[in-house]
Amino acid sequence: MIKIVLLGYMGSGKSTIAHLLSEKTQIEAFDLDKIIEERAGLSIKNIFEQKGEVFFRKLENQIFKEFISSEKDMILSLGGGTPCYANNHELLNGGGVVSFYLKASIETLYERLLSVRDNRPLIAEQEKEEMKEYIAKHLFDRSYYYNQATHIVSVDKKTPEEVTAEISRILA
Ligand SMILES: Nc1ncnc2c1ncn2[C@@H]1O[C@H](COP(=O)(O)OP(=O)(O)O)[C@@H](O)[C@H]1O
Ligand SMILES: O=C(O)C1=C[C@@H](OP(=O)(O)O)[C@@H](O)[C@H](O)C1
Ligand SMILES: [Mg+2]
Repeated sequence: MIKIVLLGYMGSGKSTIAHLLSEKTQIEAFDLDKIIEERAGLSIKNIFEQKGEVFFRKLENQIFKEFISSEKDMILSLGGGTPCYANNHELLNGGGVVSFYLKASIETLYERLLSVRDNRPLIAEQEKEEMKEYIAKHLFDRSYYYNQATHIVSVDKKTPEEVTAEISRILA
């Protein structure tokens, strides 16, 4: 049984790479945020707005534990905050779990997130001028958890296909 877990900051490419890696390996991919949206019957944005972040983190922890402990092979892309709450980070290595931290620089994250932050409530309302500083501090706070991944893959200046190929090589 193998669980390939992708983690990293918002915009690092977890959801994109999970899909490409699934095509390449024929292992089914699941996106934790999508499962949360299906279970709640609400978008991530509406969960945060209507139920609050604590509700989201509890559901995220519950579904993460359910998927990581199932007997099924899978690629699982996490949300950016998943490893940083409850005891989720303790489940990133061993027992068939191999995790990859998709490590992106503040500059890369800032450029990407400017165009795709609408369904990302933690940054959707940030003033553009303050966003880089927010990402820098937030990433600093979270790095302790991200660095506990089994492997660290730098994604700066690489296409999604290049990142996918690098992960495939490590898995082989
Ligand atoms: N290696 C890459 N190079 C350029 N753009 C990328 C790369 N990986 C992802 N993206 C883009 O960055 C944005 C965020 O990707 P996404 O997979 O949703 O990240 P995450 O799930 O980590 O938040 C999307 O617009 C996606 O197309
Ligand atoms: O970093 C975070 O705390 C979050 C990241 C999001 O996922 P992506 O990293 O896929 O954007 C999503 O889970 C939610 O908006 C909270
Ligand atoms: Mg995602």
